[in-house]
Amino acid sequence: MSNGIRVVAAVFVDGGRVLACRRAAGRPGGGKWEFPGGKVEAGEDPKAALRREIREELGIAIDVGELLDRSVTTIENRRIDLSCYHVEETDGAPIASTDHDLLEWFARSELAALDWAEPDLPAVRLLSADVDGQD
Ligand SMILES: Nc1nc2c([nH]c(=O)n2[C@H]2C[C@H](O)[C@@H](COP(=O)(O)OP(=O)(O)OP(=O)(O)O)O2)c(=O)[nH]1
Repeated sequence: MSNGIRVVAAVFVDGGRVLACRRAAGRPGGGKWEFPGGKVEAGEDPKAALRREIREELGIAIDVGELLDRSVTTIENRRIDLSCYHVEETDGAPIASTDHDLLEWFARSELAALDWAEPDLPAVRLLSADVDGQD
C-alpha cells in the first residue's frame, strides 16, 4: 500500500462504558478523540503490535480479543487502514497515556457526540448501536 499506514487500536469496555482518549494538543490530529494504539511495524502481527503499543502508551499489558471493525479511510491523500480490537483482559486500569491529554470512560450513548478522528467513526457507530451490550 503506497502512501498508507496500518494502524491498530484498542477498545476497552468496562461496566458498559467505553474508553476514549483525546490526542494531546500539538500532535497531528490534536484534540480529536480516538482509541489508544498506533502503527503496525513492517512484518509485525497486528495483535502483537497492539499489545506493544498499549504497553508503550498506557504502561499496561492486555490480551487482545475480537476484531470490532477494520476500515480504510483516506485523509489528505493518505490511506489509514484502522483495525479496532476489543480488549479481553488487562493487568491494570488505563490511567495515563504518552500520546493523550485526556482518558475518559463514556456510556455508549455518549460516544457519538465526541469529535472523533474520522477513521474511528465506523467503530464508534458499531459501539453506539449496541446500547444494550455489556462488556
Ligand atoms: N492510535 C490511534 N491512531 C489513530 C486512530 N485513528 C486514527 O486515524 N489514527 C491515526 C493517527 C495517526 O496518524 C496514526 C497513528 O499514529 P500514532 O502516533 O498513534 O502511532 P505510533 O505511536 O505508532 O506513531 P509514532 O508516534 O511512533 O510515529 O493513525 C486511533 O483510533 N488510534
